[in-house]
Amino acid sequence: MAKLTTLEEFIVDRQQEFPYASGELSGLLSSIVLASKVVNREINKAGLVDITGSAGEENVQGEEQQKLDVYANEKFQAALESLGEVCGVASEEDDDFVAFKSKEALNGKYVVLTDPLDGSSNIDVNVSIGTIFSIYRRQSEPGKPAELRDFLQKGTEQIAAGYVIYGSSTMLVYSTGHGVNGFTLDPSLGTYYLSHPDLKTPSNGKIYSINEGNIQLCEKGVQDYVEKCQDEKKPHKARYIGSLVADFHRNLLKGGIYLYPATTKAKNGKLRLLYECNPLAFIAEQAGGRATDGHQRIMEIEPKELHQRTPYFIGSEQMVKDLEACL
Ligand SMILES: O=P(O)(O)OC[C@H]1O[C@](O)(COP(=O)(O)O)[C@@H](O)[C@@H]1O
Ligand SMILES: [Mg+2]
Ligand SMILES: [Mg+2]
Repeated sequence: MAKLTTLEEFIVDRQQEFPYASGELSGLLSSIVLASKVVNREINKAGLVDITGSAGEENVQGEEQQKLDVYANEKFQAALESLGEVCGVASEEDDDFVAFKSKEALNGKYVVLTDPLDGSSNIDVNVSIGTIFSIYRRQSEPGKPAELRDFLQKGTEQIAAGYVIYGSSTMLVYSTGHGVNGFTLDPSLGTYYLSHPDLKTPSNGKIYSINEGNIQLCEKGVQDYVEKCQDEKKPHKARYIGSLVADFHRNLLKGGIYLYPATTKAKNGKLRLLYECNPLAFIAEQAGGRATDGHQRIMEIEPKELHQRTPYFIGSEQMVKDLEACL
């Protein structure tokens, strides 16, 4: 059997692609890898340990925090803080960004935004969930605490982004702007191996993913597009897991479109621009796909707030273009 490439070997092999100081990217990714393994271990025994159910608090989104949301947030933050290259983090679970104060971290050149646990409504029912991350160079001066402007950068400024999917197997998929690669965790060795090299998404597909329970609240153009997907002459498959990472990952591999439009109840939709939409848009585009709010490229949106939401349409290029043509 051909020798499998570990994630660590792959990062070193591809270090020249990362325009900044050698070792910084591997350091950044290795801390995310470490935290993902710790979180994965808890998820795998979710029914046995006191990690399921509500944490009894609400986050800034007004959503009830799950224990695993809080646990994952702590683990990723601790791993990134201990690194010294990251001067601050922002996450779905924290009202405000966190500027690290240690001497090394003050000189850290990167900020990281995370959705520590994506698909929270699926935690207790053993359905795939994930973690999403987005990495930027800081804009503020090294040596001083991170500032809000370090986080409010357009998606086009991302230097790396990716996600971890905790499913039947655990995978980490990321890009530094030079293609997309997927790694599968061998739980017995605790090592990620390259399993999906140079991922490309089909330019067209047959899968559409939308919470149809909201369809009456969506604009006519979205209803028209969904009707097209239900055309008996060219039937598509409706697939909706309710975990963005899992729906995105399936559609990335098979070809498809994920839609979370604005509704009469949620004028800007549900998903968060900075730590859900931008990082997956980065991956989608690197794999040949497309991501828009229906009218503009997601990564061109100028962020104004840390937790701002946006309507979201992402997936195979032709399908997203067909959707846009309906709007
Ligand atoms: O239940 P709905 O309205 O269909 O929303 C499901 C969507 O909300 C999310 O759960 C939001 O993410 P979080 O779980 O990280 O809050 C997405 O993963 C998912 O695609
Ligand atoms: Mg999420
Ligand atoms: Mg979340």
